[in-house]
Amino acid sequence: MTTRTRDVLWSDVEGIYDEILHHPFVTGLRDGSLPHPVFRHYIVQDALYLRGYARSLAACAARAPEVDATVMFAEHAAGAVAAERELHAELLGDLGVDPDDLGAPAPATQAYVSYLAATVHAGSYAEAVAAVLPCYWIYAKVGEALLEAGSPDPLYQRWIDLYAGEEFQAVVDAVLDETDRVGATVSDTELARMREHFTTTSRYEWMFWDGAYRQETWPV
Ligand SMILES: Cc1ncc(CO)c(N)n1
Repeated sequence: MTTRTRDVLWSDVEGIYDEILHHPFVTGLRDGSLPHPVFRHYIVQDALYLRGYARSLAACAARAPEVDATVMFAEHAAGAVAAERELHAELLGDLGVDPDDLGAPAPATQAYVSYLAATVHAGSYAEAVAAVLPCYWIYAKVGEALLEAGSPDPLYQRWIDLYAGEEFQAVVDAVLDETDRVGATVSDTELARMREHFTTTSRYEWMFWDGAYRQETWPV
């Protein structure tokens, strides 16, 4: 039996995923103990993140060798902007933030978005896919894990429903299929690069939650 690329990639980040599930930001979403100002910081940063993420997905679309993958990533790029506009505008309103005045990206946001942009433009298409995959896959997994228990806070439950929803899970499945397809064509060297990018952006997923939890701003 041939090993799927998704399984190779995931085996590298099981420890990181475990740290994410046990991070106080994520456990706080689940038990409702997460303070609203912390969630507000996160949603503002995520709105800023989604703009950069959309640009990286559009680059994946442009670089895909098969037109089906171009369509898929282009739709996801548009979807990321739509998510930012609709859901975030809604949640931001409830949290008392003006969506037209989000301020500047915090360190983790800037670092994550910059790494994605650098990789999708300077790496191969396979590397680009591996770099963007944790954004999809980790959110789908976290959404699923949180859905089991649910949150007592309706605001957090809305967030959980978005990422645990069937629509988002179907999007993630399509990207996992593309990952396996492209992963089956790469050399050992390129697979090693895919694994590095996948691990790095999985770390950025942890750092994004951690930065939000600490409401991190630029030290100088
Ligand atoms: C930081 C981050 N990663 C992934 C997603 C899911 O698209 C998101 N909204 N934010």
